[in-house]
Amino acid sequence: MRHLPLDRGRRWLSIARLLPLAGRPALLSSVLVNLTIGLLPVGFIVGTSVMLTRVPALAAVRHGPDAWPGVLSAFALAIGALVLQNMLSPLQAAFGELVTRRIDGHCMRRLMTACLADAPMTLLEQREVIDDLSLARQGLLERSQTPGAAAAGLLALIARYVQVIGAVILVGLVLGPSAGVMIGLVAAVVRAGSRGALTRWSLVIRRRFAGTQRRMRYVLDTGSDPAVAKEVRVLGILPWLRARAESESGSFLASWWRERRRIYFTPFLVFTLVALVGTVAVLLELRAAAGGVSVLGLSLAVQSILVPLRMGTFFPESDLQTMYGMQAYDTITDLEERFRTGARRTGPAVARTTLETSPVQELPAKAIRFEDVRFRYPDGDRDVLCGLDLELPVGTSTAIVGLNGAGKTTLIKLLARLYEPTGGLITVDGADLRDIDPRAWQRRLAMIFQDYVRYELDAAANIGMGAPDHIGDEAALRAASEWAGAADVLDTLPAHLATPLSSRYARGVDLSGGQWQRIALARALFAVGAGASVLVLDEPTAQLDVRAEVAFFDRFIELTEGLTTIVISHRFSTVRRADRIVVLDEGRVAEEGDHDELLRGDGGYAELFRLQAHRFFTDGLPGSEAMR
Ligand SMILES: Nc1ncnc2c1ncn2[C@@H]1O[C@H](COP(=O)(O)OP(=O)(O)OP(=O)(O)O)[C@@H](O)[C@H]1O
Repeated sequence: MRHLPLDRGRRWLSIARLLPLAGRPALLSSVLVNLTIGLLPVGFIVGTSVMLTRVPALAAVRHGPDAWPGVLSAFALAIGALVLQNMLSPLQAAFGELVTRRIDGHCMRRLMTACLADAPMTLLEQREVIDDLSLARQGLLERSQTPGAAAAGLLALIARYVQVIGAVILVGLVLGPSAGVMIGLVAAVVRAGSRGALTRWSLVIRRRFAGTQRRMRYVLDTGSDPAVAKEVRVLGILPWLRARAESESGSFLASWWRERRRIYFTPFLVFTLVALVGTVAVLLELRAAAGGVSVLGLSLAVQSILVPLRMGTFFPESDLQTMYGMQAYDTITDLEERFRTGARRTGPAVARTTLETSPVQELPAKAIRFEDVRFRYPDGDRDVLCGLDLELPVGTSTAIVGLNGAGKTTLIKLLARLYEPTGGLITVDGADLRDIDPRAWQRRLAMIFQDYVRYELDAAANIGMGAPDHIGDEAALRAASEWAGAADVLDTLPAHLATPLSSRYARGVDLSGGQWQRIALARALFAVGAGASVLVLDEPTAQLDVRAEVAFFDRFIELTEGLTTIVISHRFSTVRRADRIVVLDEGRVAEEGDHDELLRGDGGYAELFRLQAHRFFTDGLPGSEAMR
């Protein structure tokens, strides 16, 4: 964490640079309101001081009534300043909110682009990056800690500083420049003290308490999450959770108090002393000058001398916002930088050269080939793929089987260019895959991963995400759900395609695992309908019941005609219908052929097939026919 003075200046500047994003009208209105709010207390001081000088005239018997207008106008100035200040406060908040929302919208879009488009997958899986992403998300979601809130807090400081400048000018005019400078210094010292303590505190919170806070929040979330209520009740772990929550918050609070005393107490004493000394010095100057200063001057000076002392208090409209909002913005810019550097290092975000063969939208026309491909995850201690050779001819279906950890999912991640091979080559129609624009290539793929995303959106969006450009095509959405066997799922939904797939929303519905899987299949098939020609399904039927699985594969040949299909599955009933089955073992192709050839070969495939078939037959499960 950076906290050198120069760096602090840079951070303030980076927040100030966000201000134009709020739009000129909102920005100018906010500046104007804050300027006025800063000037009004000065008006109040002037009004009350003038009133004080005119009040004695009221007591004069002969001219008393004549003095009323003068007193009343000064009174009106003072009261008017006070009332206007109160009336402008809601406007200050409203413009602040507008500035906050617009800037946060911009930052949110930047974070999404950085994370979902630019970041190499290798970085997105690093613990440190995951932590920072969660901090950045939290920073954008927690109302007073966002970069936008920091920008609005920065504008709110105008009011505070204008007020102090007004007081410095008044004191300077009455008691001379040195007195003005002195109270200006008092204001600066007191502010530096309170703000400095806040900065140190925020660093401690972030560095020292991050782990404790995360643990505490986790225990509290777990204790109040309906999703875990089932298991918590059945296992009877509520007393344990309660005790854990108490001990976590107890130890957090103990160290919290210790640190707070250390950071706030001693500096508070020092800065209060400095402020007192400075104020007393100006008061002494005032006393010395008292004989030669008018009542008006004395009143202006006495009131103004007190203004800097207010700088020692916490500014609720600005301090936390600027402090934590700046940190949130820093986290976002750090992540952007890290993703940019990572993308430069781990592989091209764009094609290395312009492909001179067929346009990407016609690929692949012949074959995809893995040639001696090696791959190791950045934090891995061994190669996951160790010289893999594999050809996927266009228009054929290939099933990939293998034990857990054999490298099946890794292989399709490389095909999708989520990672780049650490050795060897992947080619499409003979061209190096790295020479093809990744985004354009990814649009050629219709893919569902084992851990596909269950979007808390309506069914139409969940299916339409396969090809977002066509998301409004209802006929295509329905066709994809028919193909995937998800039509009956949609029929049971209260608002069909428009039903939110989460009970956390009004009229929303939670789906079972198998129903979700059909929606995910529909998503992939929707992408096919929109033009993708390589269909990749990672464990597409793991959660389907046997009947649904058999029904899906009965349609599979028809569905996938003309497509290049890759299916990863542990279910032999699923893979046996593929044109070719590839057995992966420790990152290499161990066997390949069609189902009958592999059975005849009597290798690992045949052994695993018999093992699974035997279990089905002996358990007498429905659908065992499908195994024969
Ligand atoms: N992001 C990652 N970072 C580091 N190692 C990983 C990562 N993802 C997978 N691995 C490792 O790579 C190896 C292959 O994983 P992969 O997911 O490709 O296997 P798989 O054959 O698909 O397994 P399964 O059948 O269990 O899905 C495993 O040892 C796994 O621990």
